[in-house]
Amino acid sequence: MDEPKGPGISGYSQAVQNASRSLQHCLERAQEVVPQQQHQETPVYLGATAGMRLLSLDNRHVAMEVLSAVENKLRSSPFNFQGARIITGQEEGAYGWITINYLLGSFKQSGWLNFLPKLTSIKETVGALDLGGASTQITFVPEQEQSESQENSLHFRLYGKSYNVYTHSFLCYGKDQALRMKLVRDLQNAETGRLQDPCFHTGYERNVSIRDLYASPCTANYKQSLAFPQLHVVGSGDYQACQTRIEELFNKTSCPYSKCSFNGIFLPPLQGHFGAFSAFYFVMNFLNLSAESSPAPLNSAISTMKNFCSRPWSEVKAAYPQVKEKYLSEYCFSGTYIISLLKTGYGFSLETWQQIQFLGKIGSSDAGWTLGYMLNLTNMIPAEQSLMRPLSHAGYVGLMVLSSLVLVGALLLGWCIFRKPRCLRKGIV
Ligand SMILES: O=P(O)(O)OP(=O)(O)OP(=O)(O)OC[C@H]1O[C@@H](n2cnc3c(O)ncnc32)[C@H](O)[C@@H]1O
Repeated sequence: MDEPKGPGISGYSQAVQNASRSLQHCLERAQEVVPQQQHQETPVYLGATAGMRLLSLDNRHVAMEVLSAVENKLRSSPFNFQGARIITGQEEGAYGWITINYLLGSFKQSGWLNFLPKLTSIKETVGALDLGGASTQITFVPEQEQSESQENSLHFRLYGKSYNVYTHSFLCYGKDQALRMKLVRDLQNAETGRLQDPCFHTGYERNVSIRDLYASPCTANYKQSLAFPQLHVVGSGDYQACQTRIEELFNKTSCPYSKCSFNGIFLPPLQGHFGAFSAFYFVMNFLNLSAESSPAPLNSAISTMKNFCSRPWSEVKAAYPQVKEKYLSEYCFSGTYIISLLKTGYGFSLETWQQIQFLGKIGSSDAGWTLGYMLNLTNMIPAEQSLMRPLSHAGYVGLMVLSSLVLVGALLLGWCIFRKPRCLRKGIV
């Protein structure tokens, strides 16, 4: 892994080169998948998320440099490039919600049911929980239509139905930045460069550059001058202690609204089912806690985590030789973080936890914000529901039979009128 070199411009040129290389790889893959004759007419949009929002906060100039390098690359591709931009946290939340509800068919069905109000089994939309490396989003339709906080409120009109949606994006609460914030807090009480960390397995050790740790807007406020350039992290594998440290990241002391999640952010009462994707899924799937038919109850998720965190690193490493070491070493932290975020951060209870479904794909499509972004930019979701719905097969057959009967009746009538005037006299009409 490249050693990050801090916020200096030269330090970021490596990041620009890396971004450029991964983009090249994506483009090559897209050229294989999309038939050549459709390359020119295939629109390409690029949306950058929280990693770039953070970079932009830290150094706007460098963030723009990265974007323009990416733009140049896309412009020279055979596709119809439509533009690259950094999307806001609110957009990221909204597009994730649109994606999963589009794929689950929630919009169309509720729109259609508007015309059949007597049907009681109206399918509601599903809330979206997205966990990235740098930010996390929660988006759902609350029971109360009127929101206490306008900045968390979005209005959509899709397929003829209006939706008042709550959304919030917590910058710095993606799993990678959350780990940094935890380490920096732990460091505040450290007297030496050695830190015992319950969120890593016993026997696991890692060196973290102090400069890198503070080189993020998420940790910059905690910056202090330390006598050591490196932090030597030593795992002690203890779920309970890890959870206690993680929970310090959620400030629940003040709330200017009737209800908050954490850090004074408004959160209406949780409502309905939720789909949890991206890192929520990657981590819970690894831990076997994401079974789609019956997701593990909160209590068993906690016991799984207790057991997993307490396993020695040597054993974990031997059991999963195919898993990237960076991910494997952090599953104890990440799983504990997910439970704390959902339980302490958002207030999911033993009961409401059961309403969460961890989703990697819906059908063959990835659950995530990207499809929603594309659907929006290509105007593929109409605001109004077409009143003329295509007929079902049974409706079509019925209509054909009816028109045939009308036709036969009309012919009979014509025959009576013009050829057999007696019919009329006998009152056949
Ligand atoms: O910028 P933000 O909005 O935060 O989102 P992201 O681009 O980092 O979000 P992704 O959905 O790409 O990835 C989410 C995180 O999950 C990590 N990740 C990807 N695959 C994983 C796996 O198999 N196991 C564990 N973590 C994984 C990845 O490194 C990120 O930190």
